[in-house]
Amino acid sequence: MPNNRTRLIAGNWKMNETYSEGVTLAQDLANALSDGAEGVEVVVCPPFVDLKGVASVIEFDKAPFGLGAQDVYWEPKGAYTGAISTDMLKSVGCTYCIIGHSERREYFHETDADINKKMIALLAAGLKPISCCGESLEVREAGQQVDFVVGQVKEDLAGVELATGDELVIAYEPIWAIGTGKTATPEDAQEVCGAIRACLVELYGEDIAGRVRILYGGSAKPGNVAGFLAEEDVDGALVGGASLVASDFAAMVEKAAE
Ligand SMILES: O=C(CO)COP(=O)(O)O
Repeated sequence: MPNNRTRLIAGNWKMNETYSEGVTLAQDLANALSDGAEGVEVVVCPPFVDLKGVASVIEFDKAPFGLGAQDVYWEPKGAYTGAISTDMLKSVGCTYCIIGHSERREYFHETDADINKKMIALLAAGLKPISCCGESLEVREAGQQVDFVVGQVKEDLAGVELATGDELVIAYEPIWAIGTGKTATPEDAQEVCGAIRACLVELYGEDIAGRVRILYGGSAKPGNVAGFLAEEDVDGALVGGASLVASDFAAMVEKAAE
């Protein structure tokens, strides 16, 4: 079934690239994308300290460009040492923010209740969450991936109102496929992304659910991204390792434009 969702290719740089390295990578990416990417939204999510530098060098002529952070804290300001607020992200040009990445859940003990607070704070500030979900290998081997991921999505969206659906992106990233070189098959991705969409229909109705972008993430590369994008409920990719190589990331954007 055709849909009107604009494809989105987002790069999660994770904890890579110093300020000067980040500016160089952003410049390389801008050069690599100077000829194309029409109709695809491209979002780059560098570490906090690189955000301003990246924003100062990227000018996309043909593709709408979004700058995203990799995390946020839900309180507006105050004595929260090390934390970054929504206003701070907006002040350096962010329009997107990743929340709930499995690495933050694992290494920083983030819970779905935390992610829900971040989601509410971002939406209230007019920033678009890229909200991550995904199952471990253990859950996948038990065949419980759909129930597990839909459960995460429901908790992350508890009490959240959406105006149109355009303001939310959900990234399905099976943990066992992140940075391992093991990818889910396009059918695996569709099974879970389709279930996420069905959950959104239940929560928000067809119109809003039909506008939320759902991305696949986990060892996505130029050679496999087209297979994921061909699936009905996969609207783009959240890219880790391959987003650190400008030519690879640009190649993925080009595939999404085809
Ligand atoms: O975690 C990811 C993006 O957020 C995926 O990382 P890789 O593309 O390196 O597997």
